[in-house]
This record gives sequence, structure tokens and C-alpha cells, in this order.
Amino acid sequence: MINSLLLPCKVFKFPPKKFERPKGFQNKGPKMELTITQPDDWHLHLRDGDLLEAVVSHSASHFGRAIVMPNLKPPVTSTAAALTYRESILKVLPTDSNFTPLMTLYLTDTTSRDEIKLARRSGVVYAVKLYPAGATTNSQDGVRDLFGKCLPVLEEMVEQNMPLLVHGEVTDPNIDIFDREKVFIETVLEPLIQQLPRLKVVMEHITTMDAVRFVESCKEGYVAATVTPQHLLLNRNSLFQGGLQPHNYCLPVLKREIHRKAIVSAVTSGSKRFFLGTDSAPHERQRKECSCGCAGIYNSPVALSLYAKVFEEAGALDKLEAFTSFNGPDFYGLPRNISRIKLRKTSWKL
Ligand SMILES: NC(=O)N[C@@H](CC(=O)O)C(=O)O
Ligand SMILES: [Zn+2]
Ligand SMILES: [Zn+2]
Repeated sequence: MINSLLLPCKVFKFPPKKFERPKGFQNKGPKMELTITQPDDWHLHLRDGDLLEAVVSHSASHFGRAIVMPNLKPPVTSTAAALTYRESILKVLPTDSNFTPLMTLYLTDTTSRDEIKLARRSGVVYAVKLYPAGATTNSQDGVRDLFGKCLPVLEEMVEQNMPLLVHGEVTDPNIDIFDREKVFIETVLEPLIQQLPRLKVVMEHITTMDAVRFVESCKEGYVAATVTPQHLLLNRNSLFQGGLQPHNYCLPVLKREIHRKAIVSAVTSGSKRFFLGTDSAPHERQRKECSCGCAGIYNSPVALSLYAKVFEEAGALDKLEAFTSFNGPDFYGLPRNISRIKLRKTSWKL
């Protein structure tokens, strides 16, 4: 794939005193540059072991912080495990990196209220992740009884102002795979928000116009969504273009073009409810290219450029910075980054 788009080239650090508003898009002849506040990634899979070591620098070179997903084997279900995982990430970071992993807990039917209190007190756990059991990669230990066994924990999360991050798909095999997000909104998210209107919810990696409408209909500051580069750039044709394309397979699966367009409109509108979450999900090559390929797209080395391409093509580069660098920390109640990153438009080959 040959692209002409904005390629991140360097992070410039400014001390707070010298902080000034980014100058924004500058067109200097053929050389186009854009300087924005350093982005964060609000949905990232770093894995562990060798894979962690192989991928972490790709995120750390562009992003200031990342919400690190807990779907390891075994999953990160306790604050103690999150602390250990965090240490193993910090250990393999490049020495000059100030990348900060923001840890999450994997919700199960047996998570306790005390665990949520511990998580909040730890100062390193920022959210709890809901995987409906069987919905996606390493979700077999996920939630089976959200409105029953998990309810006390959700109430504690309201008390602790701890966001619930949601993989929003039903797992019923009788529901068509392309409808699983829409049905999840109707049967789980809408009742959940009615029951717990003060719970902060992030609908992760949205893929449909139904999700866009749902998020826009909720109270700002309580419900938001992350958006991946692949769901902004590809539709479901890309899964079958010239043959089966396993590297375009992720969950929730890519949808029709009308859905892609709705998501592009939502993020380029300047709405505060949508922010960057790459869902970069590395898998070993032989697990993608085989008779039963697993779900997940690895994108962190190129994600920021791809987002910039989407905003540029929509004529909305002036809205890019809010999506990449402001809306996420504002929703989580965290400070925006001080450092900045320069994007330079250039041709490159992936
Ligand atoms: N998105 C994916 O297709 N896969 C993710 C899990 C997830 O985010 O659902 C993974 O961990 O591989
Ligand atoms: Zn997911
Ligand atoms: Zn994910």
C-alpha cells in the first residue's frame, strides 16, 4: 500500500511554561506539517512476554499514555496482577521513554466490590473492562451474568467513579455477526444506563451508525466511544477483496460502507464523545494466516498516520487534535499531555 499522508516524525517536548496553543496546519508548499499535543491511545493490547517486548516501542514512540487491555492468559483480574503487569511493561520500555501505561481490570462474575476499591486506591488502575464471555480474543473468562452477579461491582464503580469499558457485542450464535453490536446496545447498554445513569461507560471500537447514534443520545461525560483506524478506513468488502484477507479481520467485524461513513462523520464533527483507541492487537503471523485465523489487527506503528489521513480526506484536520489528544483525557478526568508531536506529510510504503 502506498500512501501519501501525515507521518509522525518527532515528539518535541516543551516545558509547561513555554506551552502555547498548537499552530495547527501549515501548508509550506509540498511540505505539509501539523503540530499537535501528544496523543494517547485509549484502547491498546500490549500482550506479555516476547510479544510485549516486540511491540511496546511502537506505541511509546507516538503516544503519551495508553489504556492497556487486560485480556492476557490468564486475564488481569486483580489489582495485584495489574501492578505486576505494569512493572513488566515499564521494564521493557526504551530508556528515554516517558510512556505511561494506564492499567485495567478484567471483569468476571466473581469480581468483588473490594477489588474495585483496591483498584481505585492503587492509583494505577483506571478502568474495568467488560468482555461478554466468548465475544472476542481471550474472553472465555469474561462476564456471563452482568445484571445479576456483577451488579454490586458496577454500583461500586459508580461510587469510585471508575469507568466501565465495553466490548459491545452479544454472543448469542443465533444473532447474525453483523448485528451483534446493535443488539448489544438494545439489550445490554440501554438497560444498563437506565439502571445506573451515573456509571461512566466507554463503548470500545465502535463499528456501526447505531453505536454512533447511541453514544450521541447519551449524557455527555458519561458515555463515550473509542474508534480504531481500521473502522474509519475499511468496510466489510476489505475482508474478501481478491480472496480472504485475514489481516483485516478483527472484532467487532468490519461493517457496511454506510456504517464506516457514519463513524467518520462522528469523529470529524468535533464531538467530544469520540476519541482515539487503536485496538492494536498483535497476534503471531501463523495464528492469523491459517485455517481458523484469530481476530485482531496490529496497527500501532502506523495508527496515528492513518487517523491523520482520515481527517485530512474529510477536510477536518483542524478537528484531529481534539480526537487524538483532548477528548480522551477530558473524559477520564486526566490532564492533557504537555508534549507535542509533529506530523509531516510524505509518501511512504507500508
Ligand atoms: N479486536 C480484536 O479483534 N481482538 C482483540 C480483542 C478485542 O479488542 O476485542 C485481541 O485481543 O486480539
Ligand atoms: Zn474488543
Ligand atoms: Zn481490543
